[in-house]
Parts: sequence; C-alpha cells; structure tokens
Amino acid sequence: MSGRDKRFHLAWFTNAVPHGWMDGKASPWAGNDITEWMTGEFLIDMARSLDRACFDYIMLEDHVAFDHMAGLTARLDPISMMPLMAEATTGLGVVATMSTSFYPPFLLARTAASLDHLTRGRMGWNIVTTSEHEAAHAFGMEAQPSHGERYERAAEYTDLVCQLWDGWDPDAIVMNEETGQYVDPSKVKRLDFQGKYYKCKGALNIARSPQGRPVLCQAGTSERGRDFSAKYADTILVSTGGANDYGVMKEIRDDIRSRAVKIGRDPDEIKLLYMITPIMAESEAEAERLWHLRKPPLTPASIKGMVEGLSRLGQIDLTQYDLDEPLPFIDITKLDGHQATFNSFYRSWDGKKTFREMLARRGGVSSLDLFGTPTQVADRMEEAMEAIGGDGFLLQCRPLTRRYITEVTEGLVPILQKRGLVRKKYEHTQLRDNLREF
Ligand SMILES: Cc1cc2nc3c(=O)[nH]c(=O)nc-3n(C[C@H](O)[C@H](O)[C@H](O)COP(=O)(O)O)c2cc1C
Repeated sequence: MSGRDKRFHLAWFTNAVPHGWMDGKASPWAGNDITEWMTGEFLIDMARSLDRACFDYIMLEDHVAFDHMAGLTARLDPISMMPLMAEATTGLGVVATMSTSFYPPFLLARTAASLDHLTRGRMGWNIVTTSEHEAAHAFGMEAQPSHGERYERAAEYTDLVCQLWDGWDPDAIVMNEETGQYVDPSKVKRLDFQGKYYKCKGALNIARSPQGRPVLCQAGTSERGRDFSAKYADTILVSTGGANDYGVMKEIRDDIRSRAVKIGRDPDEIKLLYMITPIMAESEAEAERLWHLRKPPLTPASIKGMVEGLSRLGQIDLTQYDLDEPLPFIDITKLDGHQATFNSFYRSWDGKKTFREMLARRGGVSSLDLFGTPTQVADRMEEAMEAIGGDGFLLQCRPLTRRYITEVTEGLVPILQKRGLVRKKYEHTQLRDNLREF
C-alpha cells in the first residue's frame, strides 16, 4: 500500500434498551442486566471497556415511537446516558441520537452544546429525521413528511443549529475581574434566521462548547442521504445490509467523498464506519456454526415479524402481498422509510423469486460476513480496509452481552493494535480531533 496511513477507526452502535431481551427471548449471558438494565450500569461498563480499547465513540441509537419488537419496547433516552458514560471514561466519544422532527432546533443546539461542555468535548449528535408516523402522532402531529421533505427540513435545521453554535466567538467570555464583566455581548451574534421551515431570533445562552460544534453523525445512504452527509457529517454509519462486498462498501465511500469535493469540502473530514458483527470462537468451524445460528429459521411467526418489520422500515404495507408470488417492482427511491436499509431486503428482487424466497435471502445489518478466530477476523478487517481505503468499522451485536463486548475489546482489538491498525492510546481529548487524527 502506497503511503496511506493503515490505521482505521472503531466505534460501537448500541441502544439504551434491555439487551437481554432483544432476541425475543431471555438471552443467556445477559447476567443481572436482564432485570437491571435501566440503571444504565451496563452501558457505563461498556463505555469503560471501549475506552480501554481506545474506540473513537459509542453511539446510542433512538426511536421515539413505541416499538413492538421484544427488546425494544422499553428504552432510556440516550441523552441521559451521555455525561454518565463520559464521566466513566477518558477519551471515548459519546454520540446521542436526536431527531430533527421532534426537537425544536434551539433546544437541540442548547442541549448538545451543554453536553459538549459536560463531556469536555467528546459529544456527538446522530442526526436522524424519523420515518415512523407513530412517532409523529406521539408529538401531536398528523404524520411524518415525505423522505425528501424530511431531508430538506433536516438540512435547514442543521444549518440553523450550526449557526447558533457558531454564534459565540471563541473569546466571548472575557471574565474581567476589574469590571466584573463575564461576557462581551458584542462577541455573541444574534441570529435572525428566516428559513422555509424554521425561524429563530436570538442567540444561544450557553457559551461556545469545547468542540465549537459537537461532532455530526449521519446514517442515511440514499441519494438525499449521501448529499446530506457529504455536506454536514463528520462520521457516517454505514450498513450495506449484508451485501458482503468490498465493491459495494467502496462505492459508497468514494461517492460520498466525491460529493464532498464537489461542494468544496475536504473528504478526509468525513469518516465512514461500516457496520459489522464479527462472530468469534476458538476455531473457524465453531465461529461459522455460531454465525449461521444467528439467522433465524423461517417460521410463520418469524415471517410475520419480518414482514411487519420491513413494512415499518420502508413505510410500505408488505402484508398485502402473497408470500408465494413474486413481489411487484417497488421504486425504492420513492419510499418514505429507510431507503438504503430497505434495499438490504429488496436487493435480491428479480421479478421471479417469490416474496418468501426474498425473505430467506435478506441480508443482516453487518456489512461483511465476518466469522472466525479473532486472528482471522482481524485479517478480514485489514483486507477490507486495504480494498476500500478507509475509514473504519462500527461494531454492533444483538443481543449484546458483556461476554461479546469482552471478545471484541480483549480478544480482537489487541490483535489489531499489535498490527498497528487501530490506536493504542488517545492522542487527543476531543472526539473530532480523534476522528481526524488518521
Ligand atoms: C447504522 C444506522 C443507525 C441508525 N440509527 C437510527 C436511529 O437511532 N434512529 C432513527 O430514527 N434512525 C436511525 N437510522 C436511520 C437513518 O437515520 C436514516 O433515516 C435511514 O438510514 C434512511 O436513510 P436513507 O433513506 O437516506 O437511506 C439508522 C440507520 C443506520 C444504517
């Protein structure tokens, strides 16, 4: 490899939910967290483990609609976990999901800036727009806007939030002991933002936060999602829906980077992390067995759950279709749900396979089929990064247990560290600086 820094980033995607129940049944190895998850201690311990392994960040996803899936019916608001996880760690970034549809922009700007202060510059915001109409109903709204309008609103929203954060000059706090002046108001810009969707007059009443702008994170990879990320994101969460193809992974990265260049942005400011769930064991054969066990057999109940889940994901009613007939053509770019993730299921459509056959082929969230001994998994990760060009991986596992976290942080990561592929210590105290280090 010519001159490229071979190091890559590691982050973890998880939820503030009862992990022990996420499988639709009580999971072994969940320990006491199976009943006591809501104290947050599991996530705090997890953050400590990731900090020891020098991960870039832990990201907590969130949905505000009542979710019918077993382990997702109950959850903590991710924001509440941020300072707790930061307090227990030294360099780990903490990223909370907050929806542009439900937080007034001023409130989000204020909350995220406060958290950036409390975490001493390790805060990130996962920008989501929320597709579920149920969530809109909970907030007293009729329905969620279309996919395109949600992205349009999100862009204006993010512009406004950034302008609020940028409103405080770095030297606005003067702390003049002689005059008693704390802030120089001339260094705090009062906005008069008149957008198509949002209006805001005034300034944030919180001092500029350590990072200025908390780290911005995004996950959509539809056409609109790619444009959005190219413009705003510091880091992108990528699921190729089980494509298991370096070419698919590379295309997304190359495309988003070239979109960034076109609008005058340095593409190295954007770190794409690919979702993976490596399954590891003492032997390759055992790891392969465990990998295949993770794909649930198709039973009437599991099919019903999948069809309902996919309907929610795509915001399209799939329950109307015969399982033993081919599905009609669906124009994914017109779906109001999660277009790229829905494609993990729809990718196998050819007009001939039956709906049931397509369900059997549905990819998981992992971008790669990754199983083997920790050394073999490290080999594959190294090979993937060589082929793609960067920027790292986003670990994810359901159900999540301390056992799995330990396999990664104490088994896999030390191998990657010995090869010089991931960091051994934090060089910086702030999240964005760590992301931009390589
Ligand atoms: C790894 C990953 C994490 C996500 N986390 C959340 C989340 O926490 N909350 C949410 O409402 N949507 C979440 N999403 C959905 C995205 O924000 C986005 O709406 C979705 O991927 C659809 O975008 P697209 O149509 O541009 O592909 C996530 C998606 C991915 C791939």
